[in-house]
Amino acid sequence: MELGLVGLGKMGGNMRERLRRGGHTVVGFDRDPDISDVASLEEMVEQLSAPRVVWVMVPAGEVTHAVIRDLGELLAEGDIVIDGGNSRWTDDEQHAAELAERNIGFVDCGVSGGVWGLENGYALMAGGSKEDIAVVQPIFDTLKPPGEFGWVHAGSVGAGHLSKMVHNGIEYAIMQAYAEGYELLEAVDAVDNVTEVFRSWREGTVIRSWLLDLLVAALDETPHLEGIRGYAEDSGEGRWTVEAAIQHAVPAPAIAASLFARFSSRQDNSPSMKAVAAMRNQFGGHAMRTDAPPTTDDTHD
Ligand SMILES: NC(=O)C1=CN([C@@H]2O[C@H](COP(=O)(O)OP(=O)(O)OC[C@H]3O[C@@H](n4cnc5c(N)ncnc54)[C@H](O)[C@@H]3O)[C@@H](O)[C@H]2O)C=CC1
Ligand SMILES: O=C(CO)[C@H](O)[C@H](O)COP(=O)(O)O
Repeated sequence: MELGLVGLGKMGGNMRERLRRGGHTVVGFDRDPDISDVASLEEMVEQLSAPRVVWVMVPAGEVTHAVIRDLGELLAEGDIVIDGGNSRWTDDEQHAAELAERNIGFVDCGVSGGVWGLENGYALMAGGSKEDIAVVQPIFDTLKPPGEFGWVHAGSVGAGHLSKMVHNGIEYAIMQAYAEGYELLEAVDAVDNVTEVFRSWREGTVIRSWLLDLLVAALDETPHLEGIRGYAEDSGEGRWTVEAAIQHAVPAPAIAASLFARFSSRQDNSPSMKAVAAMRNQFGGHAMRTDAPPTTDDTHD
């Protein structure tokens, strides 16, 4: 089928390629003219025949709001917009309502698989009406992994992004556990080769997983993670997971701790630990270190 695809970065670019390999006609638009098929969103819409389906794969938040708003003005009754970015699930209702004013359908679709999706397929978690999902099903069938699993119609609008949000919260916690295990094995310094221990876990163990495979791949490239700064960004999903857990009084200590560990990673000299050191000094006369923290190069290389 025909598809308009907005956003041709790390995800959208590979999705365009996978869809074309699967026999679909994709008209891609990106604000970067070097990777775009067309010069404007208007031109992309003009090249599609009705009923048009447009997949949005741009950064979540303001950029996604703006693209969906613009599409609402360019598309017409019977067309469908799919938001495949990591949008906050609570934004979906508003996007669906804006488009519904012009009888344009909306599907939210959490996507997992990263840059590997081109070859392995993308796991898809969709929210929307049965009717809209049926129209876009051929696109899902090509993007999804070849096996039995890897795609779900999770529920009505919002359910896809809610599922992806929780997926990413779990992703944070799993990564944090592997990372702590890595640091501990390195610190104890009793195994000959930490990478080989992790590699051995890839088969047969209770903790084998794709994230473990990826950590081994990273350790193969840099056995002691040399040159990588111990600094981790986050792009929202972990925070929203913790906020939802608080809102629903669901205990989520592992996910919350893994989110806060990322915040800690961004501090060279922790203000809270300065306060702890100062209080220990006040009550117990315990010595405080007043030397400047090591430079970034000393710490991380
Ligand atoms: N990288 C990943 O592993 C995954 C990313 N996502 C989500 O997919 C979306 C895209 O992510 P990436 O491809 O990694 O980001 P990216 O930064 O590589 O690509 C985003 C693309 O959108 C384009 N763009 C930005 N504003 C635009 C506009 N107004 N009109 C047209 N194009 C515009 C940029 O030029 C860029 O090419 C995000 O919502 C992200 O959270 C979802 C699953 C996995
Ligand atoms: O959705 C993803 C993987 O499943 C993206 O890679 C996302 O960017 C990961 O989240 P964060 O940037 O917060 O680490």
